[in-house]
Formats: sequence, structure tokens, C-alpha cells
Amino acid sequence: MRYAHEVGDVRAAEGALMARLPEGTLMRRAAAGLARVCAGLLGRVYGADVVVLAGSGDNGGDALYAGARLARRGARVRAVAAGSRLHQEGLADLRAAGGRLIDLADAGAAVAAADLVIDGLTGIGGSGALREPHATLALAASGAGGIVVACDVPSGVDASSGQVEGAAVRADVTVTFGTLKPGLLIDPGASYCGVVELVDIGLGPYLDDPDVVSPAAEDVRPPVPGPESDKYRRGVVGILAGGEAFTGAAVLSVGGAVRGGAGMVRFASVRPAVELVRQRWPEAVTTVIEPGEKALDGIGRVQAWVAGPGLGTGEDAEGLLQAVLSTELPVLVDADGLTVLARRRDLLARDAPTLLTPHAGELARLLDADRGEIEARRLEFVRRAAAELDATVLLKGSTTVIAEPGRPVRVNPTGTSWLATAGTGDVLSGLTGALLAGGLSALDAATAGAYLHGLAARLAAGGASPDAGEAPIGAFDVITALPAAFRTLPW
Ligand SMILES: NC(=O)C1=CN([C@@H]2O[C@H](COP(=O)(O)OP(=O)(O)OC[C@H]3O[C@@H](n4cnc5c(N)ncnc54)[C@H](OP(=O)(O)O)[C@@H]3O)[C@@H](O)[C@H]2O)[C@@H](O)CC1
Ligand SMILES: [K+]
Repeated sequence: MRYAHEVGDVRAAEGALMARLPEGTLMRRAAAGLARVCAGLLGRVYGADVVVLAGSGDNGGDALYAGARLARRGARVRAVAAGSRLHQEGLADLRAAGGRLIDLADAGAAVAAADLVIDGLTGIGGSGALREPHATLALAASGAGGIVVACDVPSGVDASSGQVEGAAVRADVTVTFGTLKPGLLIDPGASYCGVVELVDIGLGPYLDDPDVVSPAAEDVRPPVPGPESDKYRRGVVGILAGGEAFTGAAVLSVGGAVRGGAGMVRFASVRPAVELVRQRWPEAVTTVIEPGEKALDGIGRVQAWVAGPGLGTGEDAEGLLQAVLSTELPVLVDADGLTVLARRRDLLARDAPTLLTPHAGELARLLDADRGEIEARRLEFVRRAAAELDATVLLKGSTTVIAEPGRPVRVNPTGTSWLATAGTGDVLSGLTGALLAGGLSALDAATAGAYLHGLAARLAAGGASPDAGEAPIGAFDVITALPAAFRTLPW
């Protein structure tokens, strides 16, 4: 797991650690780490052209001290002051090392010509849209031809949330201190960071539990069948999906479950959807639901349900969803099921685990919120959804985030922009449902499902050879690549 802490926690840990250390120690540690990464990126420091963009706070101080270190190794370092104040000790150190301050008017040309730009405009103290001249400098850095290294956080990115309200620095590398910040892991902020390098400054023992975590392959643990396992013990997942109008969603959801390791998939739907599923997935055990039927008797035992993809939103769908949610089994609700829940939130009052997998539009309906605001502030809204709906919530999108009341938010590290295509969400629902039926908790099933789904998409888009480049993919390609994604896990 990678751990991230919000600004308040970072400041508290910094205060506790600083009280035990001589003044300036932490900033020196941070600057040394930053300079080390910059030197590594430059390869040859001597003679390199470096520009430091310095704001008036300690972020600027870090950047100036790092610039001084590079100047001592022979780099030509010029600094630009954004605003009227500047970290005086940092500036003095830079000057003593042979660096100099240049006029704001000359900043654009200097940034354009630099081999490396250090962005020290704002760090964890930044808030709201960047003001001038910071915004113009951030845009200049983003367009620079050289390497752009953000100090702690790309300026313009909110460290705690990842929100970007105006201009922000697009970095090639972000060197962050002490712990990751949520805004480096969650879009839109994450997309500004480039590669994130963590520099240890000794904060670890003083930090509280993380606010956000990002799982690695070893944290993804799908159930493994043993010699004793039979199809029932491996987990039977029930899928209630598809309707007269939408049959494809059902085929994709069942496919995700078959390749997601379910011992058995029981599929229930209206006749056209059942006929299609039988053709494509003969592995599934199917039951036809007649029009008007609102009970799920006679389907057989399942260990978890997936309800919603292509189900429709009418009375029949509502009745069937109610039947599923009134069981004492874990239930994953997706797609049309979520639209029904938006008008029937009472159905969420249950004791068994409920996992909701909305995209921003579906969550907007569930919370009566604005879709654009959800996309801009994913962390805030996924937490709010989990608390208000008292469920585990997986919010799909450019960064998939998973929240459960009282737990750190999990941020999925896999995925690709090619995944933004119709039907991929249906695959995720079946895959995650299979993991739920296999015995994982709602939080772990969502974590593993999102991870494997994103990885399968990457493998499908990237092809067999790592040098092959990428290609557009469809939802079925994700299903096909799931075995390869599972094989990458250490198990
Ligand atoms: N914590 C730690 O463990 C350690 C922290 N360290 C470092 O300290 C950094 C935090 O330093 P910090 O607290 O001085 O804040 P910082 O990020 O420099 O920003 C403050 C300045 O930004 C300005 N400003 C704000 N918003 C703005 C906007 N929208 N547009 C324009 N300007 C804006 C604001 O201006 P003001 O509002 O005061 O006018 C103020 O001048 C941290 O990121 C890390 O690099 C390390 O050295 C050691 C360990
Ligand atoms: K910065």
C-alpha cells in the first residue's frame, strides 16, 4: 500500500518532529532530496541551465535551497520571485552558491530555455486557483521544453483533494516530502504530477493513520481455490441484469464474473437477455424472468448478487432490485440499479454489505449533486456518498476511488483512458461480484475488482509487447485480458 495524508495531518506531524530537531533541519532534508532527484534527472549537473520558480512560502524555500545545491555542483541557476516576499535564508544560500535572482519580465524566456525548472510556487500551503503572477508562471513551466520538477505538489493542485481550480504546473516529476498527499493520487491533480518520488524526511513515526491509500499488486488478494474447493465453495454469484431493451450489458457482466473466478454464475433476466447470455457464456446457469415477475424464487443459492446493468428502471426492475436487496447477502448495485435507488434510497436500509459502483453521473443522481463538481472533487463526494448511503461506494472515472465509512479511501492505481468506453462498467460489476461471492469483503472486492479491471484494460490496450504502443479497446477485450491481469498478481 502507498499511504497519503491530508495537509492537516502533515502539518501536525511536522510540528511534532520539528520540536525535536534544530531549526531548518526538515527543510534541509527536503531540499537535499529534491536536489538529488533533479541531479539524477539532469545526468550532468555541471553547466546545466536551471530555473527556480519561488513563491513566498516554505515551498519556495525548499526550491531555493535545492537550487543552491545544484549551483554548488556547477549548474547555472536563476530564480524568479513570484510575489513580493521570498524565503530570505533560501535566497541567501542560492546567492552564496553563485545563483541569482532575475526579473519577472525575463521569466518566460528563462523557463523556455532551461534544462530543468523547479516549481516552488506553492506547496501544501496553496489554496484556490493560482493568482498572478503564479498562474502565468505555472503555464510557462507547463509549456517548457526542459524537465519540470514540482516541489512537494505541482502548484495549482490542491494537496488534500487533487482539485485544480485554474492554471497548474504540469510536472514530469513531483518530489514530495514525508508522505504522499491525496491530491497526488487522485485526478485531476494526479494527472499533473508525472512520476511521484517520495523523499523521507523522518515524518513517519509522527503521522496518524492515512486518509487515503493506494494498493499495490500484493494488496490485491482474490480468493484462491484449493484442492477442497468445488464450484459452490468457490462462490456462486447471482447476476440480475439486462432487459428487453439492453441485452449487451448482461453478456458483459456475466463475462466479467466468469473470468473473475466465480465457481458458478447464476444469471436471471428476461428471455432475450437469457438467450444471448446462453449463446455467449454457456458456463452460466440461467433463469428466465417473465414480464411482471418481481420475485427471484427458484433461482437457487448464491453467495452474492450483482444487480442493475441494463436492467431498466421501471416497476419490474424496481421490484426485482427490492427482492435482491431484501436478502441477507452482499449485493453490488450498478447502472440502472443505481438510478432506481436514487428514488428508492429506503432500499439501502439493510444489514448485509452493499457495494454501489456509480460513475459521476449516477452518483450525481444518488446524491442530488452536480456531476461536474463530483468529477472535480472525487474524494469529497465518494466519502460523502459512503456516509450518507451507509454503503461501500466505488466511484468510477479517471481515478477510481472506493470509500467505506470509517476507513481510509482507497485509490485504484491501474486503468487507462482507453477504458472510458461503453460496457466496461458492466464487466467491472460482474468481476467484482465474483470476488464478493468468493468471500472478499465489499471493500476488498471493490479494491481487487478495480485493480484487475484497470490492469486488464492496460494489457488489452498495450498488447503483448511492451514496445507496441496502445490501441483502442472494447469492453470484451477487457474480459479477454482478465486472465493475464490475474497472472500478474503474486497470489
Ligand atoms: N510540512 C512539512 O513537513 C514540510 C514542509 N516543507 C515545505 O513547506 C511547504 C509548505 O510551506 P508553507 O506552509 O509556507 O506554504 P506554501 O506551500 O509555500 O504556500 C504558501 C504561500 O503560497 C501563497 N499562496 C497560497 N495560495 C495561493 C494561490 N492560490 N495563488 C498564489 N499564491 C498562493 C501564499 O500567499 P499568501 O496567501 O500568504 O499571500 C503563501 O505565500 C511544503 O509544501 C513543503 O514544500 C518542507 O520544507 C519541510 C517539511
Ligand atoms: K510546488
